[in-house]
Amino acid sequence: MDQDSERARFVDAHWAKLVQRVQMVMPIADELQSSGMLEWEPYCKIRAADTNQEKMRELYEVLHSGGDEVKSAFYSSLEKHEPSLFRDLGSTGHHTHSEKTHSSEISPVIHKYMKRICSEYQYVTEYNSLPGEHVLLSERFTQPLILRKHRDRKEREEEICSSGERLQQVLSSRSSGDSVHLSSLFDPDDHGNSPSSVILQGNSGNGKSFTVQKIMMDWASGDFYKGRFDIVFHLKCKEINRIPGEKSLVEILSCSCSLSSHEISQILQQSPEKVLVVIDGFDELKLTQDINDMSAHTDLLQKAPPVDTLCALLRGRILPESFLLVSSRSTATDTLSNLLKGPQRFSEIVGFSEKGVEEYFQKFFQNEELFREAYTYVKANETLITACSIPVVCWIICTTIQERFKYGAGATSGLETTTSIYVDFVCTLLEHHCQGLSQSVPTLLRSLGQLAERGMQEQQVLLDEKSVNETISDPAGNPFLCKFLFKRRIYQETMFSFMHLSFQEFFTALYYVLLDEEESLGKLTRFFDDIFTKPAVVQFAFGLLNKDVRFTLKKHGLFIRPKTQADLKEWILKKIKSQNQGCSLFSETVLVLHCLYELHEEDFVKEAMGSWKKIDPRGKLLRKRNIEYGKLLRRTDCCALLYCSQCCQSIEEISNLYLSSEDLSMILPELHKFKEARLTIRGPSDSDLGELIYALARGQTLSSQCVRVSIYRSLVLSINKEPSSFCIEIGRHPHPDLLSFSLTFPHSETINIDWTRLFQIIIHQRDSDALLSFLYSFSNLKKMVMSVRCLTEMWSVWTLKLTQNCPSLTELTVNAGFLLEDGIRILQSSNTRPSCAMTFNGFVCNAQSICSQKAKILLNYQGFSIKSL
Ligand SMILES: Nc1ncnc2c1ncn2[C@@H]1O[C@H](COP(=O)(O)OP(=O)(O)OP(=O)(O)O)[C@@H](O)[C@H]1O
Repeated sequence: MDQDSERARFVDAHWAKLVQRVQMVMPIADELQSSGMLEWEPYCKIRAADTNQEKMRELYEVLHSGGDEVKSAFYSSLEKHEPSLFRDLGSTGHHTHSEKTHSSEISPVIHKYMKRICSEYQYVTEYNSLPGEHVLLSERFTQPLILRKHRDRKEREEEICSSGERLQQVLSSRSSGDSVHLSSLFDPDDHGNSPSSVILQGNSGNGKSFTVQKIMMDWASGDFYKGRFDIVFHLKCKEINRIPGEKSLVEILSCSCSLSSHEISQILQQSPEKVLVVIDGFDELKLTQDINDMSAHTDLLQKAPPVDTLCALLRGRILPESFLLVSSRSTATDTLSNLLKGPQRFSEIVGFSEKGVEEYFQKFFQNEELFREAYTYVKANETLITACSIPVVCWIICTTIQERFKYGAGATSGLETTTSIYVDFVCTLLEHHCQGLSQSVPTLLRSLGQLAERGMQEQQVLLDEKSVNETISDPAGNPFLCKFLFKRRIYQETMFSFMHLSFQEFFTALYYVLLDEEESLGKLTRFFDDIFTKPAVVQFAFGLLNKDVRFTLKKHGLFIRPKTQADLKEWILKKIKSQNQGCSLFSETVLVLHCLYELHEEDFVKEAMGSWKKIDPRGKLLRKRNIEYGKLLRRTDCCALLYCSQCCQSIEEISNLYLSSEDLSMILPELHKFKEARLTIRGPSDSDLGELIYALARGQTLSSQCVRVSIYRSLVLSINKEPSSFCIEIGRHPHPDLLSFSLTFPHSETINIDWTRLFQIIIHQRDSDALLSFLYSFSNLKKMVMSVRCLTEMWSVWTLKLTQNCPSLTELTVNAGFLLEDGIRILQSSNTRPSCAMTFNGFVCNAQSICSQKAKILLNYQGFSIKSL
């Protein structure tokens, strides 16, 4: 029997006892989840169960369906978390890696080392952790997307410029959907050859250190590299820089772990081919001299400056048989590669895939509802979801949203602006990912801005080495830049870029708002009015004016002059003015909304919205050319519109707004603020329409309101307030004969009406009798105007019944195309209640079906009269 089956039999045989006695169910479940053995849904069920026994029962379902492999993983976790229970039950006899190493001479030492690593590396201290606070690595770590491929110039450009869904497609095309798993970094290639050293490249904040911590943890837990590496050491370059004097490799290793020099030297000498040294942050290593001039000693115990000793290890002079995993930012990869022993393998942490982002959010919130709310909000914002591929951005976003939840607010209330997240990202890298900057923060950021602007003007995202060297004093030490080597004919070419186009846009905006007096206004407005301007730059510029954002920038010595703020605000008011004149594009209207949203300054937004006479995303220009017709607002645009509406008491008019049903529900609470609204809703349900009317009815603030809603272009709903008048125009499709009708009644009546039912009848049932019975239920219907194709006998009877059964009805007008003989005959022999009058307009048709005479029929309590017109 193999090991997995034997362990599975053990779990089955002892299940009853395990259910009773296992206390550490959650740590075990966490571990199974992070190793991919336990899906998120059953994991949540286990977490939600009240007692350990119930949790174990939930877990049983998973073990049962997962088979021997999952049971075997459970066995390993059990061994780790419940050692005494495990001993009581007696193990399978198959020994784990840590047990196996017990038997050799050095094993107790390594065993102790592994335990120490497990207890130390299982936790992470976050940037905002208070003293003594930490979270479990397993509650955060998410497998990033790791590619082994160098991409060419075109491919890189594509990655930098794409966002949202497109970026995901581009990345999966690079990896054919497969990411390299951490456990297979050293796996043999197609020719059966394994590398001696692996380069793990990644941008700042992409998770190199985090990944190294995970590798250490998994090795020490016996999950990775079982039997392949007896020992794994972890060296951090920034710590090596700080080690004083001269040190041998053994001494350097002992500085960074719990083993003594003696123990290390014994281990290294015994089986050097089973040693892996993980070296984190090569870019941070302070190389004081040319790598070729360093003394390349070969002795484990020979002392030299620590950096020289490390370089000797990297070159394979010391411990040539050992394996190396070295992480570095792209800015230092070429130097590393020149130094590193072969055969080398290149791998790159690209960041999180969309699935990775989702998984990260799930782990972070540990609550399905909060996770859904946060993830849905971020996913709707293309810029944010794209930035989330950088793991540290995920952390920033989740942390800020979680704080909102803590204070009882939803993810969308008082939202974070996109700019504020970008500013937090820049500050995080400056505070935690920069070692000894060679220049001041303002100088660094200004020079980045200048470089970014230059790229924007030349429409370049790949920036040549010369321009970079002209603007940036130490590109290699700059955490915001990436460096690429491309093949060009028989040469190599070096190019730089920002992490993503959106960062280039952000730095351009930062550069503009920081410009001094003379340059500022002209450059800003010239750039903003340029038709090729990227809207993102303009939005970021407004986001940078936000009070809290300015406060953060000020802490880093960056000041935005009041004049710049005033100029930008004036610019947006001018934009609104031109929108009022009806010459706007869809994209311009949306840009204004986003600028106001990013600014997030309630008083100004109120002022701006107050001056906006007509928000019309389909402007005059386009009506002619019919471009962008029917363009839907994206969810993120709706968020901006929602925020802008929240800031005001009332707004004049919104027109040509194309919404999905979900977007409608989002802006419904604010819709009553629009005095006039013309919306087209795609695919609303009957209850959506019901909700729409209730929401409008709730708005008591306005004296008059008109909302026109087109649904599938066949149902138009207009609503006026006090006395409330609801006009429903029905297109050809939903009803064969009834074209429209409008109902007038006191506003207070609106909430008593079952609107959902009314829409069901009109849209789906299309039954005139059902409509009639429904109208009877209106206790306060005052007026009704309806349009029919022909006044038939049926419609005459129908209208008479309505006047008889609705005692409050005083006026009924029927506009018919044609007044047929049969219909008129019924009216001639009828009359109405004393306080009710009926009017029928249309062309009278005679027995020969000639309909040439236009007439008006009046019917009241005195009887019938007809007047030719
Ligand atoms: N795989 C991951 N899973 C979950 N969170 C991650 C992951 N990778 C990174 N993070 C988050 O991003 C932060 C930054 O990651 P890390 O410090 O590892 O970046 P780095 O690549 O080493 O950056 P630098 O090059 O600047 O040193 C982490 O503190 C963590 O919050």
